[in-house]
Amino acid sequence: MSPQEAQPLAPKAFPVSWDQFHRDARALAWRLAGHGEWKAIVCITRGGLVPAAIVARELNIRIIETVGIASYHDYTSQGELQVIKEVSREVVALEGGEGAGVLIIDDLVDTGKTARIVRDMLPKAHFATVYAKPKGRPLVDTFITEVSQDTWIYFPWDMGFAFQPPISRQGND
Ligand SMILES: O=P(O)(O)OC[C@H]1O[C@H](OP(=O)(O)OP(=O)(O)O)[C@H](O)[C@@H]1O
Ligand SMILES: Nc1nc2[nH]cnc2c(=O)[nH]1
Ligand SMILES: [Mg+2]
Repeated sequence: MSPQEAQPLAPKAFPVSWDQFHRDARALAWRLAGHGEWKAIVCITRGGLVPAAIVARELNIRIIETVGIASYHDYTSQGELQVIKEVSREVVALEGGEGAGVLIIDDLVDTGKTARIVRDMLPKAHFATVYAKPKGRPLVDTFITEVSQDTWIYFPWDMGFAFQPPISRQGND
């Protein structure tokens, strides 16, 4: 189901272009560069894959691990969180364990439920997202842009070009 067909979870829309996303993810890398050397990235799939690639390139991080968590269905509701793939033992054991020296990356934090699960897996890791909403913000160590809780962020990989009717025709049908 597309977000247009579905009843969206939040009334306000925050569409993000590829250019904007690249700029924001690079800004995140600049901010993280001041924190010393990271041994590895753990990205939360799938949304964390794109920002993780950009941050890894900027900070020259070569060990990239994934943790798979899913909870949102058809862009309309958050169901039970499912851990689809755990973090590998090798990455958990780096630098003495518990995620020390590890950078966790996701595209956004909303309610914070996804972040809570991954933080519990790697309590000493640094948690970074590109976007944050107020409820999830306390769980994030570093982020770039905050949007209100009643905003839905539309990522470039979820969108395509579409015809826009002229303003004069909108609401007149
Ligand atoms: O703070 P929360 O309320 O837990 O929501 C944030 C999570 O929701 C989205 O993932 P989603 O579960 O939609 O899966 P996806 O990354 O595969 O799109 C997003 O990428 C975050 O991981
Ligand atoms: N694309 C997208 N996924 C989400 N998952 C939780 N909140 C959001 C959001 O605002 N946008
Ligand atoms: Mg996700």
